[in-house]
Amino acid sequence: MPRLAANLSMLFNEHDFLDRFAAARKCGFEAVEFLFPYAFPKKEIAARLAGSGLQQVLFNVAQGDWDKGDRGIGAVPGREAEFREAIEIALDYADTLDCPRLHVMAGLSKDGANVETFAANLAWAAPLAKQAGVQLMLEPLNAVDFPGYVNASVETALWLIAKSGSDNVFLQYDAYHLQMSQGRLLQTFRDHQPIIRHVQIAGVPGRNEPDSSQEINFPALFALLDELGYSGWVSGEYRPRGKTTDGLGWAAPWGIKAA
Ligand SMILES: O=C(O)[C@@H](O)C(=O)CO
Ligand SMILES: [Mg+2]
Repeated sequence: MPRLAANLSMLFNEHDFLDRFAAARKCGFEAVEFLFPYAFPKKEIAARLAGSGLQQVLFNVAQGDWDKGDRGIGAVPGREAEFREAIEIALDYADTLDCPRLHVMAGLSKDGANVETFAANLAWAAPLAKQAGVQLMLEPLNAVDFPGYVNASVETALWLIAKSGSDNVFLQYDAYHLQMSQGRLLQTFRDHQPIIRHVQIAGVPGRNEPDSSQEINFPALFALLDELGYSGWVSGEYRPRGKTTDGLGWAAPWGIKAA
């Protein structure tokens, strides 16, 4: 049975960000993730988590300036100081939010982003995160939505994990991105399960609800997670077609309901 989390950057966006925590809990979620918390005081977010009885399971290290086209800075040469500062801020938020995982984004090749720079930055960040009890996550993102993104394949993520020289860098398995870029979802999970520490789901195409109207066989994926004893979180990271609560039917078997 998957342990379901809600991505609050995408779900419950009928509400202001800080009100999404209570909305998710009301529907039965016990855990949440989001992309970036930095526009909000960490203590305010911690209060919303505690007030709702929710666990924070993942968020992202700051990615640079989205409006100027940044999609992470971990692999961008010349921005190492900014990267280190972003890691320190993220670890500070993670401490307050009691969050055990941080996704580190790479950046785009048009900005010179490259795997060697990313590996060196990860080698610096991973021991620091480990000391703080936080795992660093690498998520391959598909080239349709993120053209030029440097960490675009499982093979690249595996190379980075090895090159980081640390046992504190893991794979974030986003079924949506993997289906968009390569397919072979079940075999990929089977092959790399020991280093997969977080799963995200959405339908393909459209990145909407992970239900039976789209092309991924989620029942088979969930069955595999059970078979292999995956004990991490599975987060709904999708764009609801309409109201979030109207599209929660896919999660009903696990106690999530419209409320
Ligand atoms: O899949 C995604 O888009 C996210 O998990 C992410 O961190 C990058 O936007
Ligand atoms: Mg994702």
